[in-house]
Amino acid sequence: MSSEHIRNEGIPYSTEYFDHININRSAVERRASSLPARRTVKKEYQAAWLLKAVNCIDLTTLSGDDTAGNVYRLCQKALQPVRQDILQALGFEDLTVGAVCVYHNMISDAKKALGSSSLPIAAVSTGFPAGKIPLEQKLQEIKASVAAGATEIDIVISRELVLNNKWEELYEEVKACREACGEAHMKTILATGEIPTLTKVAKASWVSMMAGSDFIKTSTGKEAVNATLPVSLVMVRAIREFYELTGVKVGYKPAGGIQKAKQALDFLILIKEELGVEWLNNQLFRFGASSLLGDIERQLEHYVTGSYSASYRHAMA
Ligand SMILES: O=C[C@H](O)COP(=O)(O)O
Repeated sequence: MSSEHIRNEGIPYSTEYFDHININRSAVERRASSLPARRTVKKEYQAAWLLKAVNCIDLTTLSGDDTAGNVYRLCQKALQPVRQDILQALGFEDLTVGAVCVYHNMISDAKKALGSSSLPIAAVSTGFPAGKIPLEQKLQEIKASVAAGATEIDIVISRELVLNNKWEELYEEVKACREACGEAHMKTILATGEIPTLTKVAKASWVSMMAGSDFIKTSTGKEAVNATLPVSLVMVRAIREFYELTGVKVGYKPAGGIQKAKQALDFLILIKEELGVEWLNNQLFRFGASSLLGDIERQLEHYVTGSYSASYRHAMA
């Protein structure tokens, strides 16, 4: 994220903004299921949309067996996510992903691998993925990642605060994390697969934005249910309402389980329909994905050459 991007400074805590929220799940599901069907992207625009999707990926590796070697390969892929001949055939010169996303321990390897490039490094933090560590430790972890070179911090919220309607405590927790981030942009992961109702998803979105999150993000990729369109619809509508109230644009990051180009297009259509094209850039929209790029590259190759290559040729990410 470039430094000229306007941060969300947050607003004082008040229940008046979210107390009344009551989401009708079936209406949301109906609207979400109508989106991809009604608004298919025309074939001639598909390649451009897919390139846009690539530019919005937080190319992620979050595995226990991450090594300097696979982080190096991830970073090379992040700097040149689409083969040069395919890019040129589509009339593009340079294209990178939005950022790389790694565990704290891998930040220095990512930094080395990215060299002089300004591609942002995002670090997952605050006891990712479960968040079951004391707040003080969470804040130390954030500060350590910023000191190590992460310019984006993906925090997880304490789900029990949502489950027990402890909204003010959630606000204070997220606000403290935001302060610990300093200049680093903060993405707040709600872990929506562990939040039982869409009403609570909407309220958690509001509280996270009120506390100063620069992005709200669905999932860690480790919950049983990750990014879905209905949850996204609820979260982006909260973003829209927060913008109408404050004039501040908060970003959106669906993450987890997004592996196919077609899914990526569905999310882009949702953003265009609900927030408008001004949100369709990597300052305000990211995909959290470890294995989406391969399918997008395959689809782009098909667009250019008319035939598909074997998926192992696009093995990384
Ligand atoms: O934030 C990113 C997610 O952890 C990636 O999840 P994924 O491995 O299902 O793509």
